[in-house]
Amino acid sequence: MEVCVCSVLLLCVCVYVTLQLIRFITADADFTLLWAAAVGRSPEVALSQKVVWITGASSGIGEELAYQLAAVGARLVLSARRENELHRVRRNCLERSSLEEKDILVLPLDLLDRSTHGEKTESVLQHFSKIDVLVNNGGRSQRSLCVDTDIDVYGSLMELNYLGTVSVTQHVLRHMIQRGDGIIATVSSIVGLVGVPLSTGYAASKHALQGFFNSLRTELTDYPNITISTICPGPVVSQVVHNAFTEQVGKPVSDAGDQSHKMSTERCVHLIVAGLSNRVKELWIGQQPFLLFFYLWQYTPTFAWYITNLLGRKRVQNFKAGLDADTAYFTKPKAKTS
Ligand SMILES: NC(=O)c1ccc[n+]([C@@H]2O[C@H](COP(=O)([O-])OP(=O)(O)OC[C@H]3O[C@@H](n4cnc5c(N)ncnc54)[C@H](O)[C@@H]3O)[C@@H](O)[C@H]2O)c1
Repeated sequence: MEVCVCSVLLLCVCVYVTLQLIRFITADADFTLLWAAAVGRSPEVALSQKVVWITGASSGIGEELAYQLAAVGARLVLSARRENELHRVRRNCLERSSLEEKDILVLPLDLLDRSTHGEKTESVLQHFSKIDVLVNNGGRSQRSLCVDTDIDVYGSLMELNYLGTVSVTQHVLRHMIQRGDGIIATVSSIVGLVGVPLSTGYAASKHALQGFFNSLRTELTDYPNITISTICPGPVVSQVVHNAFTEQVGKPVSDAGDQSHKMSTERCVHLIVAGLSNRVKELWIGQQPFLLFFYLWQYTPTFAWYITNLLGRKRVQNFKAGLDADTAYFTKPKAKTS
């Protein structure tokens, strides 16, 4: 009888471990975020009628964020540099939601032009009287080897990804402190937490954001209703590689490569919206093996270095050979077209 009970217990443990393993292997976000998405507050309840300001709303993650937030009834401020693209996104939002024209403000903004960020914040407050959520999403990546990269590229990455974001955050934070409420969510990256080759300046700018917002979060403990959230996606389909910095400021990426192996923009944004709705403080988002990477870097850094060096070497070799560095881990490398 005792042997029988032990066998059943052992079987239960094995089934449980196997299920958890399958769950982990198929997961595309950290468990807190998956939990929030599965059983947390629904976006319709948490975000309907909230005023959400999105920077970098003209393409990729920011554009999709506008669509999914409009669909749940959030009122929007759409910012990026290209006004015509923002109007296109606005039209699509109106078509896909029950929002009215007055519910979506198009607000052209250059993250590099810090002297305008105060008056832009005032424009939002004049239109909506409040800002519930700021999503710092605008930014650019990098594809170049450190030794070949002009120092100005490093400066530009910090000016845009780090200082531009800090500047908008400061203006909005003053308003949120007055209200005692709000969410400041920033799209960092997996490279805000780990290192990868060909992106030394980009990773540095995202690490800077992580340090800034982790410190700001602890500075705001007297304001428990202000949430600082950092969003760390792995590779996601967007224009990010196409728009990346190269060795020189102004030199475009010659071939953005194949995006098809990356996480869909819709899925990534679905998880971001779940995180915003439940005020999750740090979001890890990525298909495997990238999700595994987050855990390895967090819990077993020595092993993580070993794996990163193996993959990194391959990535650098492919880049130097003129092959598509990004898809090389997963598919047969494609030769650059030009
Ligand atoms: N796509 C990915 O694989 C991925 C992974 C991790 C993090 N991210 C981050 O996600 C964010 C969004 O990027 P994406 O992937 O949607 O790329 P994207 O290139 O499609 O979008 C970037 C957005 O930022 C805007 N932008 C660029 N420079 C700007 C400036 N000077 N002023 C105002 N806006 C500016 C662009 O106009 C665009 O709207 C970025 O911060 C990026 O670093 C992307």
